[in-house]
Amino acid sequence: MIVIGLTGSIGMGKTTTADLFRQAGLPVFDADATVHALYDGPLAADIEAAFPGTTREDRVDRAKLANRLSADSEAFGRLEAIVHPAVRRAEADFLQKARAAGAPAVVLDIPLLLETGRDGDVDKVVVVSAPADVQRSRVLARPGMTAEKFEALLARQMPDADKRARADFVVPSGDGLAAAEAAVAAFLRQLLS
Ligand SMILES: CC(C)(COP(=O)(O)OP(=O)(O)OC[C@H]1O[C@@H](n2cnc3c(N)ncnc32)[C@H](O)[C@@H]1O)[C@@H](O)C(=O)NCCC(=O)NCCS
Ligand SMILES: Nc1ncnc2c1ncn2[C@@H]1O[C@H](COP(=O)(O)OP(=O)(O)OP(=O)(O)O)[C@@H](O)[C@H]1O
Repeated sequence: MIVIGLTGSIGMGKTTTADLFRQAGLPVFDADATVHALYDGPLAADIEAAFPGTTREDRVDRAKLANRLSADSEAFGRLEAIVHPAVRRAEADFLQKARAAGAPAVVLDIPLLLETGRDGDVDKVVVVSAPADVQRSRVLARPGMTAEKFEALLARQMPDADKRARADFVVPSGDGLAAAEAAVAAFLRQLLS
């Protein structure tokens, strides 16, 4: 089974590109969605213990947690130590099921794939990229997002140019959906032929 690692910095278009792989029939593991599901129950108590006041009714309030992180960047490390092992367990479960189902290829959509050295665990690295001004305006258009939160997240990410340099394939997301779709189709043709 070929394991494709899909990554890209915040707002670059990972989720949209992951959908294109899904439409092409590949199973996709979504690390961000896994974090959201863990915050809606399984990890809430651990997060409340580490960051008091950031949960409500047994769910993590992501806006509160993000505010806390942008005020104290050291907190990121403590949070990641709680979250990442749980995400890795969900990923291992996904891979086991996909193997058992005989999938020829799968996609792991992992924002921090390169930052955490996980590129060694995948067969191909696909990076989604758009110009920095497009990225910034996309992210700042999100409800509740501020320049401060955006900068705090960006500061923990490898620069886009370094990501592109490490990619086996780059999907552009600043030229519209049709261009991204064509890029994914070309990549899959090459990979699965
Ligand atoms: C900071 C939090 C509260 C913001 O929540 P929010 O709902 O606004 O965003 P979401 O979780 O959908 O993430 C959006 C994007 O932020 C960036 N991002 C998230 N966490 C991190 C991190 N630890 N380091 C760098 N960038 C990050 C990624 O580009 C990601 O795609 C949340 O992202 C979080 O708890 N992050 C820690 C867990 C983590 O490391 N997740 C990354 C994937 S495993
Ligand atoms: N190929 C594309 N053409 C046009 N717009 C795009 C394309 N890809 C993504 N977008 C737009 O860019 C925005 C961010 O995309 P998306 O949510 O997929 O990014 P992301 O990398 O998953 O973000 P995050 O890192 O915050 O999770 C969305 O509004 C989406 O519609």
